[in-house]
Amino acid sequence: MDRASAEALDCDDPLRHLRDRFELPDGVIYLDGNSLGPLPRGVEERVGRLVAQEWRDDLITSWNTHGWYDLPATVGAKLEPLLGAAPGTVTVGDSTSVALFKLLVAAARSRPGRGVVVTEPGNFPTDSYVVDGVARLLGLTVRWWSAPDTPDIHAVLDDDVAVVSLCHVDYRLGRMHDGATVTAAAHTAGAVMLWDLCHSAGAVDVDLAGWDADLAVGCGYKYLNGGPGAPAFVYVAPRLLDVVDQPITGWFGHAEPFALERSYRPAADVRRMLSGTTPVVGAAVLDAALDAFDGVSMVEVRRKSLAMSDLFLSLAAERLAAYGVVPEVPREHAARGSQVCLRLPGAYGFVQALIGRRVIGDFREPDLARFGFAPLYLRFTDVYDAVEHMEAVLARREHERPENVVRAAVT
Ligand SMILES: Cc1ncc(COP(=O)(O)O)c(C=O)c1O
Ligand SMILES: Nc1c(O)cccc1C(=O)C[C@H](N)C(=O)O
Repeated sequence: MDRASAEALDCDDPLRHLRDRFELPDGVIYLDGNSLGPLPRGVEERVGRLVAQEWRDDLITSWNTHGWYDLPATVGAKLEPLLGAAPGTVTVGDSTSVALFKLLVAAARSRPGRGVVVTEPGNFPTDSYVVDGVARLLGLTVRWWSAPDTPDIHAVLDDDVAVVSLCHVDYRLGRMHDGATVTAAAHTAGAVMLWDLCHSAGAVDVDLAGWDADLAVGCGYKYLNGGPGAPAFVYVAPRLLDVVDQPITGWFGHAEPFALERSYRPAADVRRMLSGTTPVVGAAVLDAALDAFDGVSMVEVRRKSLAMSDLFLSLAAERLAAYGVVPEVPREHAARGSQVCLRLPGAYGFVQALIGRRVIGDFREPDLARFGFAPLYLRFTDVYDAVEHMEAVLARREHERPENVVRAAVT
């Protein structure tokens, strides 16, 4: 594979025009959009308008006149097609961790008499921490299921399982669950299925309605490009919208917040998942950012994502394997998300040396260099050039230089 072949793939890429929807710094190859997406065009103008007109000039009237009150629904409606979700099933607010807490409690409450939550040890840690916290709060037991060790989830399901809570794509290994099969297994056992879509939303053609999923959460700031600390999204299946019973019963989830009633009455729709005041700045940024997905087919996005990780894997085999680099991701498309980790000694220094060359990925403990492939703005030539830099770093042992092995607080 030479660079001309990567150029040919770019020429044939039906999504190549989407790169212009982003403000990418010159000379940077950004392979970390699976952690923090880059700045979409239009966001800066939207923030300027929000601050200078809506907040400064129009003050509190903006809740009505500039749609602040409706932002969770406005943003939810933009997310629904990306998630294969029916209209009126998605809202935004809170962080993913808090949203996860609310959904886990709601799920457990809907299965009284059942005492087990099934989850995975390979979760992003916050998912495991929140499951542990909810289990402690409600007196549940956590049953750990490791898909690599026990591929068939039926082995850990029985009629004591209230909730199955899983990350659709593993944040390190890039392994992806089959959403429909796992959801069906949970349902056969009578359990609620809760998906964390942080590493899927915006990169994988998620199909929540087709899977028959019950509940889902996900980050706004990864492949959705909603900016640092963007609000999380929450999905509730249509059949659960008027029964889901979440624990943080704040006024924004009330049927009529401005009736200011003494007692809580949940909204009849997905708004009941809200708790406190919408984080308007973050939600407005996410709203503007999602315009980058306007008219974009998630099937095309998924096709390009897999083509990019295929290209990366074949270049890594050709040019990096000799240095002891082992890619960590399933080779089968159906089990692969939109990222690839490389396992190698000195992975931290490797990532730092690459950042020094303006190729940005991230390091994940204990020995993984992680690279995300975001189809909206990455080119096949970026993948090719990134591997060329990787080979140069290894050949020159840049990853072992003292300046590259000093750990920063955020990796
Ligand atoms: C799978 C997963 N869940 C949750 C989070 C983060 O949650 P929060 O938005 O609460 O920081 C991340 C990454 O930060 C993640 O990878
Ligand atoms: N949420 C993050 C943050 O606030 C700072 C730095 C990184 C992150 C991340 O998103 C980590 C990410 N969930 C991961 O998959 O590793």
